[in-house]
Amino acid sequence: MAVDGTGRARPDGRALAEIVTAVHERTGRLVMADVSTYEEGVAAAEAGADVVGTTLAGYTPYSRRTDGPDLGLLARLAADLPVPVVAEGRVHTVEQAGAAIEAGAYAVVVGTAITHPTTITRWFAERVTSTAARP
Ligand SMILES: CC(=O)N[C@H](C=O)[C@@H](O)[C@H](O)[C@H](O)COP(=O)(O)O
Repeated sequence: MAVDGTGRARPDGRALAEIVTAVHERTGRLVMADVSTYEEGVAAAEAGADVVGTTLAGYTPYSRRTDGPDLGLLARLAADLPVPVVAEGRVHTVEQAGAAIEAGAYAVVVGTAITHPTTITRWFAERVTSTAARP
């Protein structure tokens, strides 16, 4: 089960460790903590998350938003955490997916690039239009 693993306050005020324990006890499922920074990843692993995902990198006001996946963040987390790290968020090309694995990702989640035809169409249209406009 994927949960928000950022340091932001939860609506119910509970700590991440409480959520992780509750999911484990009630469902026996693994918990993936979606984080946005290195510090959140470390804290999520300490809180008992079974997997850490870079899902929210660039989606919190205080995290860096890279063009594609944040490979620097991914590499640091993969090197330091005792749990698998999943690359998720803005993986739009096969090259980015490969780079994520090279950076140490246990697995790669691809969303928009395989599920959202209108966005994919816009990527193609923008590239074609901007290239055609070059002198
Ligand atoms: C930030 C957030 O809420 N991301 C969500 C995660 O559950 C999804 O909307 C994304 O599609 C998913 O993470 C995959 O990312 P991308 O669609 O960029 O490949």
